[in-house]
Amino acid sequence: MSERQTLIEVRGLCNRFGRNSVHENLDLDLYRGEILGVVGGSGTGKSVLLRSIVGLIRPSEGEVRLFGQNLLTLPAAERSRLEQRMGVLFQGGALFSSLTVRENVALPLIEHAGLSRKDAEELAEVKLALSGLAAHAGDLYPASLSGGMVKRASLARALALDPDVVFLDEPTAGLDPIGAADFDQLLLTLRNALGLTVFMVTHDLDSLWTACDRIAVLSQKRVLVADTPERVADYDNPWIQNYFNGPRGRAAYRAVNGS
Ligand SMILES: Nc1ncnc2c1ncn2[C@@H]1O[C@H](COP(=O)(O)OP(=O)(O)OP(=O)(O)O)[C@@H](O)[C@H]1O
Repeated sequence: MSERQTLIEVRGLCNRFGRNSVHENLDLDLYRGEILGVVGGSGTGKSVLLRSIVGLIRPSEGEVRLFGQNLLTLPAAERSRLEQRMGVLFQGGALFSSLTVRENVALPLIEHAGLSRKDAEELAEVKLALSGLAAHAGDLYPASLSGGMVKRASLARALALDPDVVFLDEPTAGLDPIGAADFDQLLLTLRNALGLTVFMVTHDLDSLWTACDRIAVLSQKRVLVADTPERVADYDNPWIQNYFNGPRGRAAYRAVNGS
């Protein structure tokens, strides 16, 4: 791990909404090729952290450097180039309901890569297959997809522009255990085959043990610890001990690692 390359550096991040201080002096690194799980109690600011990193929230203080650059200080054209190196899967998918799945995935290719509609839709088919969707799914509208299909279609859209890093906000929430396990395997395949880097907000203990190289725990407005799953599970903190070594945490550990 000594050769690891930092893709994203978060330093001294503060996010405040009125009197509500969500992050104070938060530091975090994301390394190339890793799957990082971000966990924490409800309302600890996991989604706000994700949104700060991808530039959707301007931090009250501190800095986020993506590939060595601060998105918020770049001229528009450079900012857009940098944004294209990131794909985002939002909670709920955020697909356009009036477009088919294929059109949803093709849209960034037309808008940002300048492809013709025909080429974009052909490439969209490749991304849909990569995300594990059956060929006919491209013709469907989001309203007729199952929860698992929505996640896969959203992942296909996040992968449309061949990003270096994808941000996933609770990708397995609402999936049945088999669907969630399939999604974890898909992430591992994409990381291993394409060298994708993954930042994943999750509450899913199985995903944490199966897919994540490191886990960052948000608590007390900062990253309390960011380390391998085993080291985090051993960390001396009541919330962490309750989360990882409570009945659900132990069951998830045993399911993945054996007892
Ligand atoms: N745009 C906003 N304006 C004001 N407050 C906000 C805004 N976005 C988030 N917050 C507040 O920031 C805090 C953290 O929210 P966030 O959604 O990041 O939590 P979370 O850790 O992702 O929670 P959960 O696990 O429940 O999804 C909450 O108190 C929320 O109300």
